[in-house]
Amino acid sequence: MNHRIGVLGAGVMGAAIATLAIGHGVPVVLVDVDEDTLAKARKEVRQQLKLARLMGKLPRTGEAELVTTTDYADLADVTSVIEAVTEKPELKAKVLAEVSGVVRPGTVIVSNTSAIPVDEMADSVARPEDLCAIHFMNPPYLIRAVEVIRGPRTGDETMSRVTDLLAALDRDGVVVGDGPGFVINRILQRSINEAARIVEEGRATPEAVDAAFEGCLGHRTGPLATADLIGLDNVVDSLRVLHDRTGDRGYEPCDLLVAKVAAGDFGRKTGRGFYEHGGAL
Ligand SMILES: NC(=O)c1ccc[n+]([C@@H]2O[C@H](COP(=O)([O-])OP(=O)(O)OC[C@H]3O[C@@H](n4cnc5c(N)ncnc54)[C@H](O)[C@@H]3O)[C@@H](O)[C@H]2O)c1
Repeated sequence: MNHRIGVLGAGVMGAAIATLAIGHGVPVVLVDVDEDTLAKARKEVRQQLKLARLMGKLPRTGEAELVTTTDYADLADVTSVIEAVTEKPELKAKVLAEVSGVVRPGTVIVSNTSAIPVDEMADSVARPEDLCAIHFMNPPYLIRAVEVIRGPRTGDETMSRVTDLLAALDRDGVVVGDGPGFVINRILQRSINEAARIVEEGRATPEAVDAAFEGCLGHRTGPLATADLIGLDNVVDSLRVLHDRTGDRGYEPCDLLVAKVAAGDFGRKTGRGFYEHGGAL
C-alpha cells in the first residue's frame, strides 16, 4: 500500500513523527493551528532528519514530501491520520471529531495519546472501528518500539492497516489492551511524579534521583531527565488524565511539577525544567 499520512499537531511529537515518516519515504501532511508553529516544525524536521541520518537511524537518502497546513481539508486524501495534539481530552475529542468528518471511511485514525483510553476517544469519531492508538516513544525516529493500543471497538481491518503502516515506518509494535496510561504511562508517569515529590521533599536532588536509576537500576535515562525530555507540561496533563480516570492519588501532580509548569519551565523545549538545557528548542 502507498501510504500518505496526516499528522495533527506539530509540537514535540508531531514534528518528530513527521521526520520518521518522510525519512522512510512516506509523504506527510502536517497540521497545526498557526504558521509560526509550522515554520518552527519544518526547521526541526530538517535538523532531526540530519541527526537521525548521522546516527544511522534513517535511510540516508530518498525522503518524501512534507506539506504543512492549518487547513484540515488538506487531509481529505490521506491513507491514515496520526493525532498528536496537546494531551487535553476535550481538545482531542474536538480534533478527532473534525478529522473523522474530513477523511474517507476506512482511513485509519491513530491517536498518539499518552494516557486517554481509546474507547473514550472512540465516542468522538464517526466510525469507532477506524480508531486505535499508537504510543510512539520520544524521539520516534530513534526508538523503534511503540505501544499499539486496540480499543474494544477497534476493527480487525484497522489493526491490519496499522501493522502495514508500522512496517512502512520500520517500527516494532507491542500490542496492549486499553485503559488509562496503557502500560508505559501507567507506570512511567507515576514514577516521574514520585521522583519529583522526592525532590520537593528535599530528600534528593534531581541529579541524585537520576543517578540512582541510571547507576543502580541500569536505566538509560533517569525519571527526571526523561520528564524534561517529554515536557513537564505534558507530564502534568498526562498525570491529570490518569488521576481523573483512576481516582488514584499517586497520579495527582505534585506541587513541584505544577509550580514548574506555572513558571513556564517545561524542560528541554523551553530550556529549563529539572535541568538547564542551554536555551529553548
Ligand atoms: N512529549 C512526549 O514525550 C510524548 C511522548 C508520547 C506521546 N505524547 C503525546 O503526544 C501528544 C502531543 O504531545 P507533544 O509533547 O508533542 O505536545 P506539544 O505541546 O509539544 O505539541 C502539541 C501541538 O498540538 C497543537 N495543537 C493544539 N490544538 C490543535 C488543533 N486544534 N489542531 C492542530 N494542532 C493543534 C499545538 O499547537 C502544539 O503544536 C500528546 O497527546 C502527548 O501526550 C507525548
